[in-house]
Amino acid sequence: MSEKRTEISEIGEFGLIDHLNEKIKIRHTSTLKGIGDDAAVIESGDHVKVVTTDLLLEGVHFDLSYAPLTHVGFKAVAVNISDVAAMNAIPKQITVSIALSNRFSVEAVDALYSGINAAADHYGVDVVGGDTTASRSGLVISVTAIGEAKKEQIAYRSGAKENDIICVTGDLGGALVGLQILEREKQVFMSNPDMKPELEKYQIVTARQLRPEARMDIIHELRELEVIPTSMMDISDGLASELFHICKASKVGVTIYEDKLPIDKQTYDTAVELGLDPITCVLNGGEDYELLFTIDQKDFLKLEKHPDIHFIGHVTKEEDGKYLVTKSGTAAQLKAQGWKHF
Ligand SMILES: Nc1ncnc2c1ncn2[C@@H]1O[C@H](COP(=O)(O)OP(=O)(O)OP(=O)(O)O)[C@@H](O)[C@H]1O
Ligand SMILES: Cc1ncc(C[n+]2csc(CCOP(=O)(O)O)c2C)c(N)n1
Ligand SMILES: [Mg+2]
Repeated sequence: MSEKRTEISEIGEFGLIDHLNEKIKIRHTSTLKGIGDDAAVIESGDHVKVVTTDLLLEGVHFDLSYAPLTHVGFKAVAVNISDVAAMNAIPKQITVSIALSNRFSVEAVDALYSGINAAADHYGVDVVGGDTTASRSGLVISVTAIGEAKKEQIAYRSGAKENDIICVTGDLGGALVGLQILEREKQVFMSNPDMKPELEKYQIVTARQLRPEARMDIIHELRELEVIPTSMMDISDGLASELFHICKASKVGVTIYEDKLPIDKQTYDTAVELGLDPITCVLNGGEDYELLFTIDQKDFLKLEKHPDIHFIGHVTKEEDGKYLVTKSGTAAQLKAQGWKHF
């Protein structure tokens, strides 16, 4: 009899994480939150520390034929800072681990680190360690970020309540559309190396893909306005998929409105040019690294006039389900069709 073999694709990335978590035991009362949020939360004196790690692999997360190494370095840091922001914490330190094949020179590693150091400067964090090894399969970068907050400031995925308002920062879909443009220009170049890529027209969307920004500005503004989100996470896999995580963790439902979804004009026009539905890009495009959060209605007036926070819907009872109200007024069931690793 052959042993049972289950393909990872049968349970998916999140199914696999849940499966692993079943056998993981928490031993310390200082571990306030383990697996299941954007970062772990650890008690540390009168504050808490948050700890998060994200891995970037050549061929999966970036393609060096169009992503400059300095941008890859910046992005590796920014995506981790984004997870610290998603806990409503302030980042303080990072560690950086790299695996390099013999294709990389000292100058190439310097280029990567110019981006890492620029991001450390930009987000005000110290690079305090890491690891360096050989790789047999291209460049691998793993960053761990550590942040701080007061215990009561931490925003978990699990705190959304019925009637809370659902907020999204910035605009969505740009990183996916930018990726499609970069891939298109790569194909054109590969079929005819004399062709120069035409990228000037697409600078906003390609920048969204190559050099994303973590929304620490919003975290500082929320503190000034004395607003603590009832729940929060960052948008790395796509808005719809992230809403499903908030619903599952908070045991709630959501209703969002198509006409409230934020999309940039260049993202919209480029999506149409590529034959993509702009709303699908907003709902399912990954890597925008904007913040998705919920607020109590009492805090609405404090944020109402903010130019970069959009109110896209409200939290409902779990049994009311997850719905998108289209421009024509019909309620369609929301589907989580974000980025899939498996
Ligand atoms: N292999 C693993 N072992 C233990 N915990 C894991 C593992 N992979 C992920 N996790 C944990 O599972 C939770 C969800 O991880 P996930 O990567 O989806 O979140 P995220 O970091 O917000 O997303 P992204 O990687 O897109 O930024 C986190 O708490 C994370 O630390
Ligand atoms: C070359 C190349 N191919 C595909 C993509 C798209 N992509 C990769 S990972 C991811 C989601 C977040 O991943 P994670 O959850 O691991 O942080 C997305 C949308 C890309 N950026 N570059
Ligand atoms: Mg996250």
